[in-house]
Amino acid sequence: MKALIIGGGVIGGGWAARFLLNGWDVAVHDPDPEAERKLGEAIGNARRSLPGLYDRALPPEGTLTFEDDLARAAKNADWIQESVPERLELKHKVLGPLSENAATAAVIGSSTSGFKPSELNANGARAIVAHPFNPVYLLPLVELVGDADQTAHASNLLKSIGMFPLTVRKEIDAHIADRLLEAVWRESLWLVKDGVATTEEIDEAIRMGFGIRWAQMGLFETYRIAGGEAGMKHFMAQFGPALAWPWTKLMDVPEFTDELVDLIAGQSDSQSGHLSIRELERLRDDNLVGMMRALKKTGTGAGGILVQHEQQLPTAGPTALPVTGDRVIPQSWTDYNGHMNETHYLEAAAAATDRFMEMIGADAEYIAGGRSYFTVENHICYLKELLAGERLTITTQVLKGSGKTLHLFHTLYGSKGTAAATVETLLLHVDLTTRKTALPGPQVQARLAEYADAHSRLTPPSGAGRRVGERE
Ligand SMILES: NC(=O)C1=CN([C@@H]2O[C@H](COP(=O)(O)OP(=O)(O)OC[C@H]3O[C@@H](n4cnc5c(N)ncnc54)[C@H](O)[C@@H]3O)[C@@H](O)[C@H]2O)C=CC1
Ligand SMILES: C[N+](C)(C)CC(=O)CC(=O)[O-]
Repeated sequence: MKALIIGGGVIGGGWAARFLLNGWDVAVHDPDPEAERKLGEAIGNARRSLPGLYDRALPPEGTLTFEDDLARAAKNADWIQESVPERLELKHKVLGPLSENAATAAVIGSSTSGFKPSELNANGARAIVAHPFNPVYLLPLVELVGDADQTAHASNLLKSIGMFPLTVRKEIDAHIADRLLEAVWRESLWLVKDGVATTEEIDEAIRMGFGIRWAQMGLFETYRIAGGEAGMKHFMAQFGPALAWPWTKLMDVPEFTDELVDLIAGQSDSQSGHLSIRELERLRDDNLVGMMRALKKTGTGAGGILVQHEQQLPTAGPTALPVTGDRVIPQSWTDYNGHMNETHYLEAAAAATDRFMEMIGADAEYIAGGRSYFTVENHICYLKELLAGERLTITTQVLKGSGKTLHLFHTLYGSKGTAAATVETLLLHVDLTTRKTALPGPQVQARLAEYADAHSRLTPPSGAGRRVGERE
């Protein structure tokens, strides 16, 4: 699949990275002589963060090209994303020729933060709004506004690159999310202008409290809980009267004077000026990956989107031993020594055990039926360093798979294909009601026996049954 990005700045760069790292070929058109450098840095940031969201490898990266001839590039693209500055006359200038040259089936999306499709298409273009969130390569939300057939087609493509399309029911200035953000932005400008709070104090007020809540339950679900056992009705009864109190200055916008700009920019410099924008981006990205990986455990919010996308990602082809892990090492797995911390070797191996259990039919449904395996022993041998961003592949050999016993030998390979660790794991099958060992169900026994039989004919892995001690 091919994407064409018009305008490779903050948002266009994020789109380019999102498509590329999901295996699309990407062409970029941007007259800025610095565009290639800036885009390279944005893609670099995406490479160090996006793959770390997943416990499976993303498809091989697509190719990146720069394109001067807009008409030619438009003809070949499956998705064209306009991300030029937020000026309507500029959007018109770009969207007209794109609409004339694009294939009928191609999506023409505009990243506009506030313009409606009727405004974008006033001169006969056929764009839809596809409004993303920064950083586009990590945050899943894309607000879609416009023609129903085109937004439905766009929605399917966005899901295939791990995004969450939210189709807005009717066009409105600034769609849904930017109306909310604009409200907070306006209030914040007032609070700084009136000397009530500094930019740093406002950021603390968000990130120490409701900002964390919003990432997992949003506004309404959070307030439902805040109503106590009586829920939303009680919440509204208690806080409804506040609507009539002077709690907001929403439509009363502070005058956008040089003085206000200097005040805010000055405070922002003293708050965050000790870090470059790229350093801030990397800090933000590492935090986002950590938070989204946490949400993945419960399948909540953006974590649910990761779970769904991960299920669509290709699994490795057949090898003599089953591949039970294939992923990229996230930044958050590294420690003060600059390499993957010892605990995460076990985390990766435990995920490989889970995958092998699925392969023999001891999957979520089987476990919900009251049976599972418990690990009773692990032995890890650390052979080579593993680094963040490196691809990690795991194969699993069955040493014993009969009766209540499941004895596995995982080998963890780094990017160069050399063994970086082995993890030998002994598990026993249990009845989850009695919490005592029990025989597996007949289907699990049969599938496990097939693996055990095939693997018994392979060379036993060196290091199996090894005691703790220095290697010879
Ligand atoms: N920055 C943000 O937080 C977000 C911005 N958006 C929207 O994305 C769009 C782009 O915004 P940013 O990326 O922030 O702006 P930006 O200023 O970072 O990037 C705009 C890019 O467009 C290029 N450009 C200018 N004229 C062009 C033309 N005729 N053809 C091709 N490229 C051209 C510029 O050289 C620049 O690289 C805007 O519509 C904005 O509202 C959407 C979501 C978030
Ligand atoms: C400030 N903004 C209106 C350009 C913000 C957006 O459109 C979305 C975002 O990423 O915050």
